Amino acid sequence: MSDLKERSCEACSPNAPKATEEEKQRLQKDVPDWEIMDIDGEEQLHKVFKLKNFVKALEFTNKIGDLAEAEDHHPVIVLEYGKVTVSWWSHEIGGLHKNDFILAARTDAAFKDMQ
Ligand SMILES: C[C@H](O)[C@H](O)[C@H]1CNC2=NC(N)=NC(=O)C2=N1
Repeated sequence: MSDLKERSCEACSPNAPKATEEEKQRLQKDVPDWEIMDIDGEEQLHKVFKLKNFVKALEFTNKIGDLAEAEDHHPVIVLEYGKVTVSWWSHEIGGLHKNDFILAARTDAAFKDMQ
């Protein structure tokens, strides 16, 4: 399995290409726990993370915030007691770009670092 989280993100501009069906199938193999959901006609990568308590969930949320800011690519993060729900997609193109799979892989790595 390739190490998706090590690959660099491309800037997501309105002209950036959406991931093709073939690309999505291939990239999702590296982030198999992420579900592709259609929200109002736009595909998003979606995953729920369970943590020990609110403080741990907040710590994880901040780690995701740091990696989002570093890439200028931002997810929706829902923080609850012991639970963080993350959705990655590319607003500019209204769907999934390769970046979103890369950021999903980095989110998984940040979670693993906390275990
Ligand atoms: C100007 C700035 O780079 C853009 O608006 C960025 C900010 N963060 C973003 N985050 C995500 N997920 N998708 C975008 O299209 C996006 N665009």
